[in-house]
Amino acid sequence: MERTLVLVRHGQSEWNLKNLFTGWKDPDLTEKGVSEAIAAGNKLNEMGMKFDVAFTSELTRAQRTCQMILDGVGQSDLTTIRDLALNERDYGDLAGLNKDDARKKWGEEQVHIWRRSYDIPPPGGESLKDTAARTLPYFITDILPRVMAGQNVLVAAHGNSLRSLVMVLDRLSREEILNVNIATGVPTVYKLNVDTTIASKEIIDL
Ligand SMILES: O=C(O)[C@H](O)COP(=O)(O)O
Repeated sequence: MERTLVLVRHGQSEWNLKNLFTGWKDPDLTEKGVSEAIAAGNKLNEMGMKFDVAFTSELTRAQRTCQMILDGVGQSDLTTIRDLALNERDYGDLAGLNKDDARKKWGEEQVHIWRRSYDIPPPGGESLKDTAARTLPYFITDILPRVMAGQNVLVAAHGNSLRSLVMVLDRLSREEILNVNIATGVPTVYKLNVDTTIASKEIIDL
């Protein structure tokens, strides 16, 4: 039995382009972001991928990416479940600030810690640990059982909500997760073993 889980971060958003912290803010995709989502769908289609269900967040950029991928694989009407649990990490007071301006104000290292550390939250926002506290229970109760039952599952979400899942799927330490960045619009295809360990992981070259 194949247990296939495809994770994809939304395509480039308007605020990714402007280099702004986004979090729970809701900018749309740029043209490039749309192209990335279409390319991801086309590539998955070439691979013969068909999904049984799709999950996405409550944010437009992930929802549109999800829909464009489903369009690409010829499954525009597939059941798609939206949940806040998959939203991006809440960037708190940093939301809307330019990332380079933040580095000038607080220093490169502090900003990197806020962006990539496991348990240090940005001011007023969520750490990766806080993010995992909502993504993981949802993953375990709603997403993983479908994968383990042999369904092909698509999850279109966000850089940090996906990092929190990748940390657990890849059994990464809190030091190892510091260096994990998830590119926009690039699907990762996991095949899981019966004990939920990874049989294979492929980051799809677009
Ligand atoms: O919310 C954001 O700003 C981005 O989607 C992810 O940002 P990061 O790479 O700074 O964590």
